[in-house]
Amino acid sequence: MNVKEKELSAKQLSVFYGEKEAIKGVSLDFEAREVTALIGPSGCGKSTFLRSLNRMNDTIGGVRTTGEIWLDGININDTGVDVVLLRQRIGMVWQRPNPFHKSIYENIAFGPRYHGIKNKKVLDEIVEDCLRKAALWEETKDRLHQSALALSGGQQQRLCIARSIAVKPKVILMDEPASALDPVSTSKVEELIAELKRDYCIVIVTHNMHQAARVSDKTAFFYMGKVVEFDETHKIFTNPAEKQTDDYISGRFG
Ligand SMILES: Nc1ncnc2c1ncn2[C@@H]1O[C@H](COP(=O)(O)OP(=O)(O)OP(=O)(O)O)[C@@H](O)[C@H]1O
Repeated sequence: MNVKEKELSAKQLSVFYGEKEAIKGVSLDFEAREVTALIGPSGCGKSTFLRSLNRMNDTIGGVRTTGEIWLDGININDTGVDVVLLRQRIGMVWQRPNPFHKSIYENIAFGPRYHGIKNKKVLDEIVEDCLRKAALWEETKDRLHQSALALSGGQQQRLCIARSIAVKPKVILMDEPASALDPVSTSKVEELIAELKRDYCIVIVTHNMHQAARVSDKTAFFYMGKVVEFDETHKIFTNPAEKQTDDYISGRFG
């Protein structure tokens, strides 16, 4: 049996940009080996919430966060938490592919090397393993030392996903990872998400409700900085409990 366990927990999380409260006391649990989609109209706080899960909001001036986020028995919002190690445990894939201006090989090897792996044979194995998991090995095995920037946008995004798993995270956060891609690349990224959820807890922001319905197990509907409804994805899309959710998924606003 696939035993589910809570991987990451946000408790009463609020995020302020100056005086503006963009996230208002949100509590959500994310389980291992599941994909959770965050949906909602533009400006409702999905990306702000996602970025708070590995403290990427720390990099934005004037942001204040209250509440707790628990991973492995640690509240990651505590002072003294090493954010570099935290982002090894909770990786991030952005909307636009952002490979390093380095070779395909170096894009993957950089993180493990930074975290102490120096042995070339081990690094070679990690590079191959991650590229295989990202379904990119066949396309890149003969050009590993060429620039990652020569790859197509879809390949670059799969490389960024491969890069995120190279440091063995527990959680992968994805902010609209396919919205800049063509339909074929989008479906490859969606297939990849389905593969990766065997090993990781994945949280994905998407504007595309068909995508949320296809890739996620659970869905949280955000509206004006709060979670209106959080449930199994098929329930949210077929029989939501809240009228606001129903109005949004049926296109009556947003
Ligand atoms: N850097 C920032 N400084 C000030 N306000 C911000 C900043 N980033 C976001 N906001 C505000 O916080 C609120 C939530 O924005 P956020 O980008 O998280 O929403 P979203 O649901 O992800 O939107 P979208 O779907 O359009 O990407 C919005 O009112 C936005 O204007």
